[in-house]
Amino acid sequence: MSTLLEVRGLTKQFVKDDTGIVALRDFDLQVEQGSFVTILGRSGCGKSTALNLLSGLLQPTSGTVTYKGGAVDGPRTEISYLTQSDTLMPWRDVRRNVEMPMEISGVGARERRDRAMELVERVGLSGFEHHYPRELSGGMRRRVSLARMLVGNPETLLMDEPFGALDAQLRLELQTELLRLWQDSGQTVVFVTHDIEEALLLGDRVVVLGLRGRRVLDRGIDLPRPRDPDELRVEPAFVALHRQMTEALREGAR
Ligand SMILES: Nc1ncnc2c1ncn2[C@@H]1O[C@H](COP(=O)(O)OP(=O)(O)OP(=O)(O)O)[C@@H](O)[C@H]1O
Repeated sequence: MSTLLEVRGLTKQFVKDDTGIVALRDFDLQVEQGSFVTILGRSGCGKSTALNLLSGLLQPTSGTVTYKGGAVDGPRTEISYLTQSDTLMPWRDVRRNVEMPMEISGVGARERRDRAMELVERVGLSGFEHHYPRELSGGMRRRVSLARMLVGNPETLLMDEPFGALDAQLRLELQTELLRLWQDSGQTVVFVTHDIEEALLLGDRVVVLGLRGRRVLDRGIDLPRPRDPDELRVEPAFVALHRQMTEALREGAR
């Protein structure tokens, strides 16, 4: 596998009321093409900042981000980013929000509609196609954003806690759906979460971040796929990994 995304010495300092806040310090990461990397860390450790930098939305104070060997100095069409904040268009209904990436890439109206409807169904929102974002719950809006991301079939997906606001059952359904869509797609995913079980269920590799993005642990997850959470929870290998991640998160807080 070849390296698709490479981050070297990434540092981001924000200035607030004349005081510098280092959100990320000297962060290194290599992401192989076609892999699913989960970044696990507690609230405030710099995960969103890292993704903002990876996506090109934010410029680093120092360090570099390269994608296929070229510098990332702004958003790129091959990289789709699902941010924590809601970026749905309030004046468009669900279907037309999901159609957006296809409109930009010039897909015809009929195909756009069919593909949008398929994705709306996959995220469990059939019957809500003509609802506007203000008529949906927070979790439903997240699912529309997810459908909009997936419909564009991006080469690389950056996802910032996409399932955090969902109830447990729905989260499980969407995690399974995401894995199903990812498997054999060749897509590369960088997925941020604070949930150990989610990180282990999804990732080929888990990177645990401590304060200011310090890399506390970076290891491959060789649990066989497909991974069934109910079976996984009682697997000795999973239990051992879970314990290691818990310890790494604790270490990262020091
Ligand atoms: N625009 C900003 N201006 C000032 N400080 C910021 C800004 N963005 C982030 N920070 C600070 O940087 C640190 C890391 O924030 P970040 O949002 O990256 O963390 P996170 O790990 O994604 O947290 P969470 O899991 O709660 O979303 C925090 O201390 C935060 O207050």
